[in-house]
Amino acid sequence: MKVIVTKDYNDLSKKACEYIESQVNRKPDSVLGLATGGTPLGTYRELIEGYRSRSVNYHQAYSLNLDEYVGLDKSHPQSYHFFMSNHLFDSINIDPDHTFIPNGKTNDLVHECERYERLIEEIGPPDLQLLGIGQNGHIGFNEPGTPFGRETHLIDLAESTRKANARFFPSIDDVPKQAITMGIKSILKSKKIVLLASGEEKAEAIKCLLEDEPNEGFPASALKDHDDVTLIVDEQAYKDA
Ligand SMILES: N[C@@H]1[C@@H](O)[C@H](O)[C@@H](COP(=O)(O)O)O[C@@H]1O
Repeated sequence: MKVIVTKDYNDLSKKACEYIESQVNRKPDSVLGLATGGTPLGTYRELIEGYRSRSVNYHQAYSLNLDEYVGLDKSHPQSYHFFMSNHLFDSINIDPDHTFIPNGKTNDLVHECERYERLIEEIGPPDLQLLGIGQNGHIGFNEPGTPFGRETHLIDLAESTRKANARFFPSIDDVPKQAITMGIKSILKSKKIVLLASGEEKAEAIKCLLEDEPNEGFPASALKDHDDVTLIVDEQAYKDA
């Protein structure tokens, strides 16, 4: 795993943006695997800035998002559909028909997981997959204990994840209990992976990521089985490593 340590969150966001822009400039029809959560927000702001000031062109690009909450309508402000439109898609020239996110509001969740995995096969795999990391080591919404062989699936969210994500909702009772997520196996199909981690609260997870052998108790450790992973981490999140 290649490790890039940046002095702060702004530098981390700029570095991640450089990776994505160089991917799209090199291959205009790149498939980008995208993530949500607080960490990639700065990266998305930089991408929007790059679209405006450096004329990066997303017209031919595709995106496949990692996950979506179950039960939230696309127009719900905390749905990942809303997040992606609001923080990136509406501000760059990606074709809305080229952007894909699991549908968490369907009556047949099992079928939706199968449909999404087929989509990854047809459109993907991502040329570059962006990831964040949960404090418990989750990637996408693959919680500790998820078998590494899973493809896109329905997951019960860990209470610790619901608590961490409650900051985006009026109260913890409003945080959905389930999500659809690309599985570890789906994520590992990506050609390149860039994982972002910022802030002291991620320091323990980064230490585990760098030190632990692959084990299902710590989902991000599966990335050790991939041969093109770059960790971009700020000094605060790297402090225990
Ligand atoms: N499903 C997302 C993950 O993809 C993300 O990596 C994680 C960390 O989020 P944050 O960046 O806000 O710490 O949270 C969510 O649960």
